[in-house]
Amino acid sequence: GAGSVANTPEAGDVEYLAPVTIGGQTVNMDFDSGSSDLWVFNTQLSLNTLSGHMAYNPAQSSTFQLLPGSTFSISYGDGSGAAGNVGTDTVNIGGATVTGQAIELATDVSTSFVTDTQSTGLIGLAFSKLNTVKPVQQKTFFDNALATLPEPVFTADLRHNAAGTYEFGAIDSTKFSGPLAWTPVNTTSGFWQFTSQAFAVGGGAPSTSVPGGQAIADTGTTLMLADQSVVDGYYSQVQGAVNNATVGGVTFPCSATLPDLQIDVGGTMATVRGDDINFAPVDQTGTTCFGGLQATTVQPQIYGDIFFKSNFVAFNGGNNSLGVAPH
Ligand SMILES: O=C(CNCCc1c[nH]c2ccccc12)Nc1scc(-c2ccccc2)c1C(=O)NCc1ccccc1
Repeated sequence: GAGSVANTPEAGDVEYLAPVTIGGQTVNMDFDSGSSDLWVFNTQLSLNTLSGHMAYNPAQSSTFQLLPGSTFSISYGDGSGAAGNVGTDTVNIGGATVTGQAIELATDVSTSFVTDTQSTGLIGLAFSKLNTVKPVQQKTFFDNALATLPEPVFTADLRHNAAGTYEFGAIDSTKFSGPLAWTPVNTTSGFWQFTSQAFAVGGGAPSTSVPGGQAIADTGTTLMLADQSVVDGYYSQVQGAVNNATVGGVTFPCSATLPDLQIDVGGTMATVRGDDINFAPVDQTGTTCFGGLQATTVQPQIYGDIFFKSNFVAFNGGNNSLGVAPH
């Protein structure tokens, strides 16, 4: 059946956590459409590492089974990562249930995850071809659930500093306005990847030549990481915007009025509200603010939580497409 859970932004909207029940144990996890491993803090980790975290205890689950000899190791673009061994258990997300889901039990986690005590791990929702389990690659929760969901979809409704929703198996049209604009997804990269070749600032004339012209929908990345041409074009319209090497990105006066950004999603222009591009102050005085739109040299571009705060997104695993609408 379908499943629906509330998600909650961590302070500063840096990540969005929602409850997942694994073998009868409910833990808060980071739903991540930009990776494909479900890994958890668990009782194999040292008490120091576990300090402050919830932990999954496989010994307490009557449905846990070890996958002997299976291991995982994942690293992310910010240098963080996790590694460990693997078992299976029953996973229930708001009513959507999968038995025999691969549960990756971290025995080693990087510092940024250790200090992030509200998160018990990540649940990967990109395509299973990116899963890192060896010797036998495992499927994501969504992949395993597809056949049993009323509709082969999951949706992300992320909000600034407010509760939102992750839903599996149904599209709740009360969560967005107007029709969903659907675009085909190129699954070759293993990401929810689509064409994004144009942008406009504050309703101005669109530019139509973004190098590479590809982007992914990534709930696991906090910011919107776009081509330099998009970043330059956008911040040229923001008084006082500078590339601030000290803090590692574009900053501007917190008093600045930020224009909306229109960005191409498979041929339809989606809007990212200017307010959502004012990410956070970089200093105690709240004078200088850090942009939610930053440059990346990696391809494809990464449309993270900043994009989702202005746009409801439906991920269709039946026909590999993305539906986007303002919310
Ligand atoms: O990995 C994911 C989604 N899971 C993130 C899990 C996670 C990683 N630290 C976390 C910390 C807290 C919670 C979740 C996570 N998305 C993708 S696709 C391509 C890249 C990439 C590849 C090369 C270079 C750059 C990006 C990333 C990436 O590294 N994003 C994270 C990030 C984070 C900071 C800055 C840039 C990119």
